[in-house]
Amino acid sequence: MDAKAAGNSVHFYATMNVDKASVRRPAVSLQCSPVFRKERKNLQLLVSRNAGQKAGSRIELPAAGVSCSYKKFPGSTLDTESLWSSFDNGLMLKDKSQEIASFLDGRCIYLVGMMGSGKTTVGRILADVLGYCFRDSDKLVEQACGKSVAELFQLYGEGYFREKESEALRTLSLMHRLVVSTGGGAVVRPINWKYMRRGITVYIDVPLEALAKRISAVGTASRPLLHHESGDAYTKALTRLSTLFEERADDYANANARVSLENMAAKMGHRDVSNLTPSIIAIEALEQIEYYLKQKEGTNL
Ligand SMILES: Nc1ncnc2c1ncn2[C@@H]1O[C@H](COP(=O)(O)OP(=O)(O)O)[C@@H](O)[C@H]1O
Ligand SMILES: O=C(O)C1=C[C@@H](OP(=O)(O)O)[C@@H](O)[C@H](O)C1
Repeated sequence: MDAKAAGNSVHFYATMNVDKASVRRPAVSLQCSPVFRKERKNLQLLVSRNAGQKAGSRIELPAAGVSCSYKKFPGSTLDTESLWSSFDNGLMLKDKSQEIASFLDGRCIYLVGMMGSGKTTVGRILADVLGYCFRDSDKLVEQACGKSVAELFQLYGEGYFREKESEALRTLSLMHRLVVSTGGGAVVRPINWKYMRRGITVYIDVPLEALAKRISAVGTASRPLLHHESGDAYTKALTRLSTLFEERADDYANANARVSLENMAAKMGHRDVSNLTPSIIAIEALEQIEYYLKQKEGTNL
């Protein structure tokens, strides 16, 4: 059996021996959610099945031994179960976003959390499934000033950047239907909360060790606050992140909803958070937003 992604679907084809001739015919097609559609370019399916399939016999896909190489996650070979999980995740994202969309009523979602916590990565997925636009407050500052965040810190200092960050958040707070990835330090200024409170704030809570691992893998050039310590990249990042987190922990706790990767990993029986994909985290974010809307606002979802 082989498979081909096309349009909104993945089509599976069965090759059978009929009267000694090899016949390839469509077996089954699966509709894909928008999230999966977007990612399907990266999916290569290699489907192996025992030879000798009789013409007309029913094909049971889960038993077909589907193996996938998913280029977005280098080196990972997903088994059949994971293939279905990625379908499931796409469907769950779509379902959950549809459930809460009308109750959000166009309100913006502000993602807060430490540097590298996945605000941008998860934010893009959320915007996609909710039919919202995605905005990154750092990018807005960079566009307004014509300089990178690192240059702004270097040329004018952190205070100047924080002013510009507040201006960007004020501008964003006047808009609707946005998922906003905020800079990790946006939470320290009370005025920013005034702006973000016009929408729903979600804290992505990632263990510092995982953050240091991610950040040391991509480098600290674009994150000036992590650029000064001595030592190897991981230890430098972890030391600085720990200090910053101590200063900010209470501010992050102000968010309306919290997505704790540690709690998620524990619930799913994972030893650490490294198996939690951005899609799974986005689903949890939608769950937590729903919980907030139900509990805190008394919405009857
Ligand atoms: N769930 C995840 N698992 C592993 N790596 C992730 C995950 N989410 C994000 N990353 C990676 O971590 C880095 C920082 O993510 P990013 O979304 O830019 O964070 P932020 O916007 O909060 O600074 C990126 O290299 C990204 O690919
Ligand atoms: O934590 C912080 O103070 C900062 C986080 C950065 O954004 P990300 O959280 O997107 O990396 C950026 O705003 C700036 O480097 C300062």
